[in-house]
Amino acid sequence: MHRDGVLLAAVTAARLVTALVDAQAARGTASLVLTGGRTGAAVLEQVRDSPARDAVDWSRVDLYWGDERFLPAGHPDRNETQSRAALLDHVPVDPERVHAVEPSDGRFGDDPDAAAAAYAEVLTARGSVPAFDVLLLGVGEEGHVASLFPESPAVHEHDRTVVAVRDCPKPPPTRVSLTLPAIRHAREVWLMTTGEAKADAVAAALVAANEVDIPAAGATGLSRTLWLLDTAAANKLPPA
Ligand SMILES: O=C1O[C@H](COP(=O)(O)O)[C@@H](O)[C@H](O)[C@H]1O
Repeated sequence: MHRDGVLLAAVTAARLVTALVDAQAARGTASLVLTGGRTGAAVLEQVRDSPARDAVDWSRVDLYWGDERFLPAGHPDRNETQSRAALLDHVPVDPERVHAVEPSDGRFGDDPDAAAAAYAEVLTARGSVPAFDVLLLGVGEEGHVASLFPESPAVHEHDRTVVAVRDCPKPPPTRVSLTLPAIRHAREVWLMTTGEAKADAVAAALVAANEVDIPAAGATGLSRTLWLLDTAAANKLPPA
């Protein structure tokens, strides 16, 4: 647990650089699933501003998003737009390895189900859903991760890896999201959040809740599930 959000973002950025370097040393390439939200953007900005970022061969990183707000290309609220501004426009990524969700004015027009199905095909382009090296997630005040909101149809999805999500309680109402089964393909899942408003959700996810009530409770990695918190977000956890 870290003093505040700035320190948390800096520490997470340092961990991320190390994880990507280690993955490339072990397998030649690295795969990273990005998240939207304030903490996700703050971490990417810290990577951008760190001299250590040049230890990563960005041309050999496959980039995905855990969820996307279903909006026109370049819309400032798209997670892709924010990730590009925070980091991807500043490092030499290979455009062929940047796997964004289709926008609402893209190939499938205003059809989020088609965009979700296409993204599922992107994930399985090499046979099966990749064992992502690191999958980043923010956590919402009510415990959502990616665009999986409590008690929504998407959180009950057991078969599909990507779904369209409608009527979201947080704007915009229409999104595309990886499901919990897809998230659980990652080697490492890192849940990052800050601030007192997240403390109830964090405590519920870590102590008692099921994934339908608190989707963050179901976001686990194959080899590691890492919670990265500041003291305010952690302040309702029971004593260790
Ligand atoms: O809308 C979203 O919100 C969550 C959490 O965002 P935060 O600003 O509270 O950290 C984020 O993880 C998700 O990707 C995004 O689409």
